[in-house]
Amino acid sequence: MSEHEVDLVVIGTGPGGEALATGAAKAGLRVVAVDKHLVGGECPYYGCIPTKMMVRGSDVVAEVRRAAEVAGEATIAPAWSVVHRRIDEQATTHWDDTIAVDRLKDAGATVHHGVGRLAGPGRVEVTTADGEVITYATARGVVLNPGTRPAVPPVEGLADTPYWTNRDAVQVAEVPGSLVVVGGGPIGCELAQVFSRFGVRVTIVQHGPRLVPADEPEAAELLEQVFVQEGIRVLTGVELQRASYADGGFTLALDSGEELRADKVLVAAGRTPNLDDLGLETVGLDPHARTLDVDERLRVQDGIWAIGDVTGKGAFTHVSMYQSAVALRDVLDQGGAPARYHAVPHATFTDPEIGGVGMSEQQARDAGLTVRTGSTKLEESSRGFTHGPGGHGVIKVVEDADRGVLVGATAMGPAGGEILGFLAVAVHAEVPVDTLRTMIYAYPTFHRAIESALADLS
Ligand SMILES: Cc1cc2nc3c(=O)[nH]c(=O)nc-3n(C[C@H](O)[C@H](O)[C@H](O)COP(=O)(O)OP(=O)(O)OC[C@H]3O[C@@H](n4cnc5c(N)ncnc54)[C@H](O)[C@@H]3O)c2cc1C
Ligand SMILES: NC(=O)c1ccc[n+]([C@@H]2O[C@H](COP(=O)([O-])OP(=O)(O)OC[C@H]3O[C@@H](n4cnc5c(N)ncnc54)[C@H](O)[C@@H]3O)[C@@H](O)[C@H]2O)c1
Repeated sequence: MSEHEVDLVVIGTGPGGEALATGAAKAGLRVVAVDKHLVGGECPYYGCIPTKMMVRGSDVVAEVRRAAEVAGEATIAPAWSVVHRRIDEQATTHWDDTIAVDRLKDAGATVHHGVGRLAGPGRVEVTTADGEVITYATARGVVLNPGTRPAVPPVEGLADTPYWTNRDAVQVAEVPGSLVVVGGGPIGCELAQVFSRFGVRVTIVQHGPRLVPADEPEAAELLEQVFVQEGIRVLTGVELQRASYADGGFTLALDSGEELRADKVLVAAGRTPNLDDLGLETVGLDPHARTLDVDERLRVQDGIWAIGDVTGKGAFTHVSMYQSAVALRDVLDQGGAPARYHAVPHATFTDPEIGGVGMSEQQARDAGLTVRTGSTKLEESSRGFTHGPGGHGVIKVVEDADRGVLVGATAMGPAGGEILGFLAVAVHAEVPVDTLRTMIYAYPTFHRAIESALADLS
């Protein structure tokens, strides 16, 4: 047991924690960064990056299959080994964080692989991978960036089966014959489509009434149509009641009475915050909370900042990074703009992609705004029409009619996440709808459909 004085300890190095520790160390603070697994967190090793390599592969497969309708015969023999190799070698360097650790050390930080826990105000106890316990007393404080882990629904028998989570799904070397995906959120939908396009018989079991419930219903409806056309079985409004595993296969009993059988089951039913083993009780905070309340500078209390998924402001890498920059300025007493969340964007990388920013129509109504909405189908635009197969999509805008500004928008279609950029600026900068209407929209682009959605506002 040893004790040291430093300026700052960062517990958990997700994308935001890694960036903050790097910035603080470069600014001259004595920084300790602790991660119980890999420096960089979920995004580079098990989340955004490997899954987007999977999506890239599955999009190529789909485009080749569309070739006959627009350019001539082409064939592809989808090979998962190619995707697996890219993830293994290029994305994750065999799930090894040496490069990230060295980068952080080069910036001047001390890096531990181990578990960090608060041990009273300003104090952190680190239990390193080899069992050593080191206590740090901090002059500035502690940044918490512990992220989340997959939630496992309380379904009888499920915990005793060898189900996959996203961590297993990104590491598979061979695809199974059949897969049941439990959960129709972003993880479930992205991965269901990927595996389906690589020849897996996929069934999605979603207990809510529709897929991607955080997105607009129009987007969910179109996504379900596309999935069904591609051969994915989508079961909504059903509850999984029992799960078992025997002789290399899963059996899943649904409340509808149906029994599903599959080679593999992927649980993508939400996330559990890593707040339960962080020593929160030693500083008067609730270790059973789902989120940590933060102010506009990401402070939880004097000398404690929290960033990333555990703040409940949007479980996205870009939110973690944004908060990291705001919190770092606060740690360094540099002031600057406080955090605002009125224009949080997201892109779900299904095909078609779903880009969303700000409020959904329902959220705007629940907030008591005078709401007007406008929408248009992408395939009815010139670009959607000329694009042909794969050109389906929808643009929807949500206006606060009293202020004449957009408070939310959806761009679904090919490159929906890119078209979203335009709408994110409009919502972020509160550009008057009248100004958006006087712009010239290049013909024939996908983003030109935004003009039609604005014309439809009523
Ligand atoms: C399959 C999947 C796909 C995704 N795709 C996207 C995407 O396309 N775009 C996007 O923006 N977001 C995506 N996300 C979400 C994104 O990964 C997270 O929002 C992002 O990683 C930010 O999380 P975070 O900063 O809160 O921490 P995390 O990345 O979760 O990292 C937290 C770190 O803290 C460590 N830790 C936890 N507790 C302790 C402790 N007590 N001591 C020491 N270390 C600890 C963990 O080991 C981990 O390394 C995806 C997520 C998943 C699962
Ligand atoms: N492209 C992206 O930005 C991206 C991609 C993947 C994940 N993420 C982030 O990661 C977070 C977690 O993703 P997620 O998809 O696991 O979580 P989620 O909470 O967004 O979705 C989980 C889904 O599972 C369903 N569900 C819950 N319990 C169930 C049960 N017992 N049976 C059937 N369905 C059940 C829920 O209704 C929900 O639709 C997302 O909210 C998102 O912020 C982002």
